[in-house]
Amino acid sequence: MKKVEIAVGIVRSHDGKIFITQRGESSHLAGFWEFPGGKIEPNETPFETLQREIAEEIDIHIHKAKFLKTVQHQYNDRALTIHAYLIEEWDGEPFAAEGQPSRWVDEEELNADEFPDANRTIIEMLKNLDKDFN
Ligand SMILES: Nc1nc2c([nH]c(=O)n2[C@H]2C[C@H](O)[C@@H](COP(=O)(O)OP(=O)(O)OP(=O)(O)O)O2)c(=O)[nH]1
Ligand SMILES: [Mg+2]
Repeated sequence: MKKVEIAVGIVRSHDGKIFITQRGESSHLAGFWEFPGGKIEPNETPFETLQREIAEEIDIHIHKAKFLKTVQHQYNDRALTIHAYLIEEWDGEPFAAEGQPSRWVDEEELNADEFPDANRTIIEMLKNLDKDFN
């Protein structure tokens, strides 16, 4: 079984909107929405991957990121590990630098059905984070 390990960033604005991108037509899990990010390369820490992928995919520079959670998910053809970070301070304006569809979505309106199965517990955790403060 192929093992894939990735780091992803949940870019959240001060008014509670999250920047998401859509997976390309010919990729694994095509058409699903995702948190920008990608595969950890040899000799990279997950945080280094996060910085690199977020710069490549949405063209922002991370100031501060909070580690949220690591989740494991078994797909048909691969065992996936996701390291998820919350990014609330950055330089630049996020945009889909690789031409993929993207949008800002209200956190309360994040719909787990639009995301790959592996994202379900990350989305739950995000929604619960805010309950602690409200
Ligand atoms: N970036 C990202 N990937 C996710 C999320 N949820 C999820 O299951 N994935 C999966 C889809 C892919 O199998 C893998 C991401 O790796 P990737 O985007 O670099 O991989 P890929 O297979 O599209 O690219 P490649 O091997 O063809 O180069 O993780 C998510 O929220 N963000
Ligand atoms: Mg990617």
